[in-house]
Amino acid sequence: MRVIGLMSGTSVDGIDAALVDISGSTEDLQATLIAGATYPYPADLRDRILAVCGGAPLSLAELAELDDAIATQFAQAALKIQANQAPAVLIGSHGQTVFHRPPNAQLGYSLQIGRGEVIAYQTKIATVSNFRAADIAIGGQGAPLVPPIDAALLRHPIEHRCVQNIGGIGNVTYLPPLKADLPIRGWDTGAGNMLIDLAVQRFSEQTYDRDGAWAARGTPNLELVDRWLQQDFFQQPPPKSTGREHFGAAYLDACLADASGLTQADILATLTEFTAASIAQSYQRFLPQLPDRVLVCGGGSRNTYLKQRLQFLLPDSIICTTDDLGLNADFKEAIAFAVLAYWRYHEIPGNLPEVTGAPKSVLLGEIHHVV
Ligand SMILES: Nc1ncnc2c1ncn2[C@@H]1O[C@H](COP(=O)(O)OP(=O)(O)OP(=O)(O)O)[C@@H](O)[C@H]1O
Ligand SMILES: CC(=O)N[C@H]1[C@@H]2OC[C@@H](O2)[C@@H](O)[C@@H]1O[C@H](C)C(=O)O
Repeated sequence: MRVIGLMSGTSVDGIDAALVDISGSTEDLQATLIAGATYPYPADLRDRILAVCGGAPLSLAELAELDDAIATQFAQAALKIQANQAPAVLIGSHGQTVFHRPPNAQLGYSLQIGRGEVIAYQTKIATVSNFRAADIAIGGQGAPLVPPIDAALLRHPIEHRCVQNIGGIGNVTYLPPLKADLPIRGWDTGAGNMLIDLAVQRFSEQTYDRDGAWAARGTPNLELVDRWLQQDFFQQPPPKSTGREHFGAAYLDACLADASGLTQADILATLTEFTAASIAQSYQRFLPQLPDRVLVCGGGSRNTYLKQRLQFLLPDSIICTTDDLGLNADFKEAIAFAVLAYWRYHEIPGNLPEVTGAPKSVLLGEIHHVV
């Protein structure tokens, strides 16, 4: 079955679209990427999204307008990725997260906008959207949702593996060997590229630290990294999830205040070390054993310096990318939302309770048929 997966993550850099050929169900799942492309948001739309994510007030009328501006961009991305291809029968659209509050004393709340009804109408393709809501309604985190897809596609007979996404936020899937009697685990590890990107934007006209070259010229301040890692989020055992609400501009301000007196290169090296150490330390704390192999994906998989620091902190693990195993590191999340839509269509539950903390597996997403 041909399915289009659409995803825009916490970096808000644009829409990843993946046209995927999917068969099987869970353990025998096959997902082959036919085409993948990223369609950047128009600059003014990106600015509006980032303002909302940063807590700027928005009237309901403005929210409605933003919702449909995003839905239109997503619909166009779907139409472009399947131009000159055999048509897809289904779209799985994650939408754009603009607010994420993990459950605490109350239920969580997570808002992804770019409504699926509009995408279905504009593309004439049935669309599944709003994937996080059902898990959250029964008490789960609603995130991360990708671990069951990682499990279906990347589990190994004898290796302990971690699949580490490094997007704006980092998140891990731990995959015990197939025959081991151990649960799959997964959680958000903290900031991925988010603080590095924000700092680069403060210091320059650039938007990110390409290949980590700027950070590589500095020296990390390990005392600061250790101090930041004492914070509650890193102590808290999984299930856990986070977002720009926690690791956004105000968080960077606090880091910069701590780091006053350091050079810009040293600050970037320290923020990069913080990301690498938050990942490594969470494995040491929360996994039954350290992974034999870490499969990195997301934009951070292109940051050579970050990967070197991760290798330094996890000397006994092989650090590589999902590309090395034939699963595209840039489009893995978009592929995952194509699979989640396919599972919803075939009425296969999508969440892993041991990851999200939900009390049971449920169908994820709402199907919007073509009318
Ligand atoms: N060559 C590169 N060198 C360093 N960093 C890079 C490179 N290419 C991409 N990145 C980083 O990857 C980020 C985008 O990553 P990605 O698209 O995986 O994030 P996202 O999907 O929006 O986030 P999330 O997974 O949290 O939802 C960029 O903002 C940048 O920081
Ligand atoms: C609320 C939200 O959009 N969360 C994202 C974010 O980006 C990375 C991390 O935080 C992860 O938990 C999640 O996305 C991926 C796709 C997931 O659900 O697995």
